[in-house]
Amino acid sequence: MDCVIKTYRRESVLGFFKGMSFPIGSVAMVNSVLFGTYSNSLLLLSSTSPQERKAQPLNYGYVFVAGSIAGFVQAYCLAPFDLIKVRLQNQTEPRTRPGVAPPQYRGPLHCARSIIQEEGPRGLFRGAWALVLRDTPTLGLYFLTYEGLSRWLTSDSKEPGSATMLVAGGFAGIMSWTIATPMDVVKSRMQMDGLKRRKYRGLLDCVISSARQEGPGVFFRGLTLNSARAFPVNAVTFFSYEHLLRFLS
Ligand SMILES: C[N+](C)(C)CCCC[C@H](N)C(=O)O
Repeated sequence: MDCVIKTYRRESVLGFFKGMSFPIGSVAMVNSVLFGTYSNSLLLLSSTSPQERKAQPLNYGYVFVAGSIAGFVQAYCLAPFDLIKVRLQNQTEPRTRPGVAPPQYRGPLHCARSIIQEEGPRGLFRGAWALVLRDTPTLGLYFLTYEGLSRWLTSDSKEPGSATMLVAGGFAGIMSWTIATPMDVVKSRMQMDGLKRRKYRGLLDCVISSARQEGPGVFFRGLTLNSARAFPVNAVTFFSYEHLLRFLS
């Protein structure tokens, strides 16, 4: 609540939409890579189409492996967009106030250009390893939770209904964010590192010094808010995916 109140007071309601333009532009591409890689990996592993899979018992090992492969691939697509989003969201200086230094980045494109000038093109992938470690297992769990729950909520050899897609998708989002939050905290800190002076010598140093200075609870910061948003976001994501897949195939 303190964060919400201070953000509103210092940056008005616009403060809550900071850094949004890049994720909006990238989320369609990132989800396309995520769900496309998942579906095709599962097709390769189980050599059954989505329709055939509904009628057969599901190999949950294949689901987890296919989801993890998708998580690994999408993390690299996501990395530059996520870095720019985190850098813009952490600019808490008010936009224009006399006597106060303006924010470092004027917007997403200026942010991208500054990072490339200061750190080279590889700078856009700062924190990518943390993103890969965060997303690879947790997206395996994401699809496993969805497939398991939707199977459990649907009577045999029937297609999951819309309510099942929404409920199973929502809980898949919460489950994956609960496991991902500790690495998400580390990922964001690594992405903010290098902005002024380098604070961490690497990913492990970031984990150890964060725990030492702020206690183990630091790795679950933002989990409540993340879960509150994860249910509706992922309920709609799986609902749309399933219906589009049926409509298109
Ligand atoms: C793997 N991790 C938990 C990070 C994300 C899983 C859900 C991703 C979804 N697009 C969302 O924004 O919630």
